[in-house]
Amino acid sequence: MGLSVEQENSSVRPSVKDIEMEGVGSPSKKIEASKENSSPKKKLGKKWKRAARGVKDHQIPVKLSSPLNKMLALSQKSRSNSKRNQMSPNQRSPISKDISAASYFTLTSLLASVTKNSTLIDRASLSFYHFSNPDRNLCRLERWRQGTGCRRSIRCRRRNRTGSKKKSAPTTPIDGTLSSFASLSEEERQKQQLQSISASLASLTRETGPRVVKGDPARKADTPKAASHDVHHHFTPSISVSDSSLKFTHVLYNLSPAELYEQAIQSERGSFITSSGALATLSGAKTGRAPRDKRVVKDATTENELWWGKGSPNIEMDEQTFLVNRERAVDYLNSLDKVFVNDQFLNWDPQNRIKVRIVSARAYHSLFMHNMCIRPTPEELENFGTPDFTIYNAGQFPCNRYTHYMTSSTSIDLNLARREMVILGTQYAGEMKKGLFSVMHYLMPKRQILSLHSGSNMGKDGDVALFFGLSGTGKTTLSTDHNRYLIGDDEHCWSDTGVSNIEGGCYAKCIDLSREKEPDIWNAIKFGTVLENVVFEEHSREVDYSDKSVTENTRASYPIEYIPNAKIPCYGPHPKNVILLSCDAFGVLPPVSKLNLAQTMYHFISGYTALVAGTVEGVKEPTATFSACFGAAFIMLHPTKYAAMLAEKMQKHGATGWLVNTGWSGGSYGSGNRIKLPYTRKIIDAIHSGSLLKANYKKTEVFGLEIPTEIEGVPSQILDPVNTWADKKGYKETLLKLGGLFKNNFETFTSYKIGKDNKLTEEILAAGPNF
Ligand SMILES: Nc1ncnc2c1ncn2[C@@H]1O[C@H](COP(=O)(O)OP(=O)(O)O)[C@@H](O)[C@H]1O
Ligand SMILES: C=C(OP(=O)(O)O)C(=O)O
Repeated sequence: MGLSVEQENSSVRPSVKDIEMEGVGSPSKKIEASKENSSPKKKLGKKWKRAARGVKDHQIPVKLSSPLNKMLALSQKSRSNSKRNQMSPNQRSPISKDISAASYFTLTSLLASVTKNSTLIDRASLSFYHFSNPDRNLCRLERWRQGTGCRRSIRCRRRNRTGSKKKSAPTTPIDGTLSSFASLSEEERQKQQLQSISASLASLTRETGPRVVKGDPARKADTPKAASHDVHHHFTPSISVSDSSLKFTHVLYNLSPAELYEQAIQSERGSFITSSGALATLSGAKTGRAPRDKRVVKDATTENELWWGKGSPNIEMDEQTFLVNRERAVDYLNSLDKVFVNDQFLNWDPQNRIKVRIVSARAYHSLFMHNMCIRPTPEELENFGTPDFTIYNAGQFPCNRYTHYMTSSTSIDLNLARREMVILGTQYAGEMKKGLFSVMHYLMPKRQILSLHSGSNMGKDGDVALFFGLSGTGKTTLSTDHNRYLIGDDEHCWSDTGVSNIEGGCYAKCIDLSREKEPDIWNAIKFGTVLENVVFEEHSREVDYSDKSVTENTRASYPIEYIPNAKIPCYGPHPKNVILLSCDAFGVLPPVSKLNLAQTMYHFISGYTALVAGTVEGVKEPTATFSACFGAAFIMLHPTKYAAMLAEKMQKHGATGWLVNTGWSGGSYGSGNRIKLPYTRKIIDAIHSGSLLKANYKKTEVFGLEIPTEIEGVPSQILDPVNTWADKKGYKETLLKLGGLFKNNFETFTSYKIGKDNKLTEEILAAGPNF
């Protein structure tokens, strides 16, 4: 029937020979296609496909104890002691001397190599922005040499970050305790902020950070001016001739969406403003996550704490290899003439907020994270201090596939001890969002908080619902409900005080998006929204949401307040309903079933769904998948640990479990049809209103699921899937096949104990298919 079945993120390691040549910048079919389409002079009415050319307790209780941080702490202490004694405040250099000794490539030498051998650069798969356009960079270099700079006549006021007048997006309330930053002078605060960024970008081998300076290099003319083009003066450089003296790392710190738009449009090919004001951009060769390229450092602690082995998403790497990749990413970022730094928060629960720093090379990535993480107020930013976790996104630059543990040119590396993540060889922005989610799946359970791969919304009476589900099952679509308050669409925490969103934005799928079917998402696609990999009409810039020619996984990332009835701050009370969304490509699961606690656990641990095409690289059609906790790709501990917490919380707060099939009906994928969204919405409405709890139920064969006989607005015959299949024999065979797959999959979990005694385990085992 054309359905394949696999365990998501099986620990089977891809062998080198399985891996296609997928270096960033290596010519792909898409790229070739885009070249053809990049000409504006195309057939009238034809769309302009722009495809890439060349392709969140308190803060973390434990302080970083890496040698680097110890070293930095010591150097900061001795620096402040000695300097305070020797220098007046205005004598102090904004950049400390001992962090200025880094030696990096200079822009000059890189540009020289570009001009000498552009094919070499192509093969090395360097950033298309910086290196595939040498003329532009040479122009800039020439202006730099001539001292004419690149000042633009912008009639806009410079942003005053300390000014109280500046309006900011809503954010988590400050809990009242300000860090020591609050007592610092503006100058010292700025200095420490730069030192913190420099420390983040420190090279491990040289143990120093680069010279960082805030602002866009293109707007500065800080080099000596030549008197005129035709008068030749001799100029002796006064700066010491070392790489670090020739090279500043220009930091574009927490830019606004408007500034990021300008950066993207000026510097990133494939960036355009669409008719609704969104920023359309391209993620390059990778248009979905690459779970097989994700690595987690296995050390003495994580070896015992994390889930390793069959079914686990955690593919190991050692500390040394992580450092190799980190160095590669940091060196790449420091070689650029500007990097973007976002300091933001995760988790709307003020007691459990995590400070994250994202260092990236693209305005697209910076705007994406601006939207997806919680945006600090100017005051919170002033007092941000040291991040709890840092992402180095050097996605334009590949990893070295000859490095141990690397099986492709893409690597997403997580080091929990260092609290760092490195991204090489993929520009798909979802990696950052979901990478941080993995971190929360590690940190939160340590505080007895359950991290959830779920959407969440709240009714007018304060009833909260959770929507668990893998990618494409409907978390975003169904949690975004005009009649309810949106808490969040994808990542949440369930603590002793209730549910909080981890993120500050939503990441909606756009394929076949329509104003009629999904008005709130449609209207959220406006100025500030990042639209990934969409196709639009050349002149009008109207997006064609039905066009899959770049990818099925077209996406919109927007701040949560773009949804009119968003619940801000994004937290709510304990959930009343826990809805497990499964997109059943076999077409045999009922559109809705009421679950008892053991059944809820059984289906939660199983995490059955069909992975729909797009989000994960290589999935071209719905593929039946078992993904524990409806998010095996992101969990870090054994699934039964999360399941035990869910059972305990559901019991304590009296939540009801539901299984909703948003997949196929009337046959499997290929013969049946996807259940109509309006019907699913009616089912969800009945769950929220409580009317479904009072309905009449009957039990299905094999899975033993309780299914309602009637729901207002839904044709009764579709409620029992057997009615929708013309081929009854085929239905029974498919039902048994799926039942068998569930049994097989659950075998790995049979020896695990859930709950204080083993009782729940036995009940859970009995809650599966019976035949
Ligand atoms: N019956 C249905 N229920 C939910 N979503 C559906 C249904 N039929 C089609 N869809 C489509 O499936 C996709 C679900 O994607 P999304 O809500 O982003 O999933 P998730 O947030 O879980 O990744 C949307 O494009 C939605 O329009
Ligand atoms: C971004 C992702 O999440 P979702 O598809 O659930 O939005 C993803 O899984 O890569």
